[in-house]
Amino acid sequence: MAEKTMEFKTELSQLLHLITHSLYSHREIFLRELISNACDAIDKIRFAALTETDLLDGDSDWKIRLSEDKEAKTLTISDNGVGMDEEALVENLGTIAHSGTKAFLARLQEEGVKDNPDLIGQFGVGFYSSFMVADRVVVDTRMHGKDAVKWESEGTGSFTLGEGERETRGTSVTLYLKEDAAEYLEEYRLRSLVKKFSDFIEHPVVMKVTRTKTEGEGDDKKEIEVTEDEILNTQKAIWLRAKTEISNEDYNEFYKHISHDFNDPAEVIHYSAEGAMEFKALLFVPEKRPFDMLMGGGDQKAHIHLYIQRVFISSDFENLLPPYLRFVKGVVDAADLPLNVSREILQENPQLDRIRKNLVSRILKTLATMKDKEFDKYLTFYSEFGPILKEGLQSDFENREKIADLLLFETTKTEAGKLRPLSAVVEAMDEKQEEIIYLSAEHRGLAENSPFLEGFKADDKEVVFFLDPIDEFVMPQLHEYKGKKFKAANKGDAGDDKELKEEKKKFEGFLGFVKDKLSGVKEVRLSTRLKESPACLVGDEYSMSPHIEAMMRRMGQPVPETERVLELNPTHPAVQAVQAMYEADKDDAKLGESVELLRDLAHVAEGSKVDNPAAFASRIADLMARDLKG
Ligand SMILES: Nc1ncnc2c1ncn2[C@@H]1O[C@H](COP(=O)(O)OP(=O)(O)OP(=O)(O)O)[C@@H](O)[C@H]1O
Repeated sequence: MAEKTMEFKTELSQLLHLITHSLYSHREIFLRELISNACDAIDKIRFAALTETDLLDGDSDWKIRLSEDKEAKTLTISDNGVGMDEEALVENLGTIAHSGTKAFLARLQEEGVKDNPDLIGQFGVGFYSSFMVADRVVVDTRMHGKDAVKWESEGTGSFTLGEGERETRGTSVTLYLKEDAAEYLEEYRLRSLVKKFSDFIEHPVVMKVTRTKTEGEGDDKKEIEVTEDEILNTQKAIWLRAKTEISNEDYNEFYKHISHDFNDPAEVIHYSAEGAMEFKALLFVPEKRPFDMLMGGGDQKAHIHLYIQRVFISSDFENLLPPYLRFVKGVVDAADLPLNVSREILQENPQLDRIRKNLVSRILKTLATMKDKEFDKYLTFYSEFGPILKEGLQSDFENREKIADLLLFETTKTEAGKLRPLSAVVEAMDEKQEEIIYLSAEHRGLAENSPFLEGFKADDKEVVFFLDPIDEFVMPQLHEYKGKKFKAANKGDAGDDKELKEEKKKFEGFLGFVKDKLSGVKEVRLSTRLKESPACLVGDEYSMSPHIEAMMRRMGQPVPETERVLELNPTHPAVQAVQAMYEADKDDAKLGESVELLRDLAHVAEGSKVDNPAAFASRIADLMARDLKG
């Protein structure tokens, strides 16, 4: 094939620029990334060959080889994995940028973070980490039944493609090391890095090693140099080992290998299930959200590595965990699943269902223990993954109550920013109270000062704040928790209005007048929930809160117009004054304006926009002028 030069996708180009110019710390991770890729490539071909043996071309002596050339200053990592053809090369190493690349770059720039391994760890630059140590990288690769192809780049704006030299299936990545990266040519350095990062990798990582050996006996004894392949890793699947044999360090490195995270995990769950179904699981709860999840996007599916009797099947086996636990990473090694079937058929195997149930229950139990025993640690977990966990209320009916046990909220009884378990709110409730009262608001300040709380404050009832937009969507799915139903403070009627008998008579005509005057108001009634504010707008039991409606509109979602009930506080002097105005002269020119002002006040107090802000401002200004003059 003729050699051709192609441009990297813009974001990739920027990413590479950053990697080559700014990232110096932790650069040894390039080896982990390249060995990981080699291992994945071997797993891919091995799995495909389970159903199509021809793909192997007789080569199934799996190996990842490190070879260094001290003169040329190159380090090559090669494998006999699946390899790539031209199309795959272009797609994988040139045009497809990680979904969060743009956002990642923006954040790096914004924070002025040059040397921030945390951020990079969350993002995972994979193959491109080679450019931290090399100023030129050559990938020579060959796929079954295809010609070898070569990819070459200096990590600037472009890469070239040409004919490859590999004669057998697999990939060789050659790094032309930077002047200051010569340490990666040294045997001891490579050996210790493999030990540290890739010891548990199932396939052997080999390197040619020259040793002096003594041969012969007595006078014939002589020293000779022998160069042999040596395996650098123990290849012991960590999840099969006894817990007592595994150090935290081992767990942490294994976690980093499968997750590409830089941080240690927050929690390790390692166990064997025996009996009706046999499997071993090694799961990790990360400490931080990975970058794509951080931006609210990312893959919505859980990816657990599935092995069957130590044979790797897939790194993204979707059915092993429900999407709301997608932050959990790990490995499941099952004993009783059939090996020689396609992935699609395997996905439907009923055993998987049982494994999933078992994993979910184990994870939820681990989180519950963390919440009860290490609340501060749980708070960190919750701030990272709470919103994702909540999605389970909508999808996992069987475990709804257990998920609800894990939820934390701000309430009228917590300081701003402090969270309290929902379970504690219910436990502290008066037994006679049948409902958990909540108020959905855009932020704490609005919630705290909402007129809807006035009645509950007077009765000393705790109100739970729903400050995460998802709360309003998922919490109603619960229907009830610990036998208590949920009730919105700003929706439905506020209960008993018998005390208002007198007022009702007095205000009857006025309420009808207000209703006629205002468009978009469903009903006007006297309020039992207001104590200090003059007015509020109340939605139906199942309606959306106004700030959620506003948010959906901002996102371009269609939101039907909803009419709400205007509630007036008959004890408030402003309401009384407008009512008196009405009684005195129904045709008073100021009456209509004052009625509108009452409605606008209700809007402002709940944090919504008034329909006509200029008119509102001018009415307030008039009132001020009058009041202050007098
Ligand atoms: N040795 C290899 N053999 C075959 N394909 C490879 C090899 N190395 C990389 N690739 C291909 O290139 C893709 C991109 O690799 P890269 O390391 O950038 O990301 P990744 O491994 O998919 O993701 P991450 O490293 O963030 O988990 C891989 O998904 C794989 O398809």
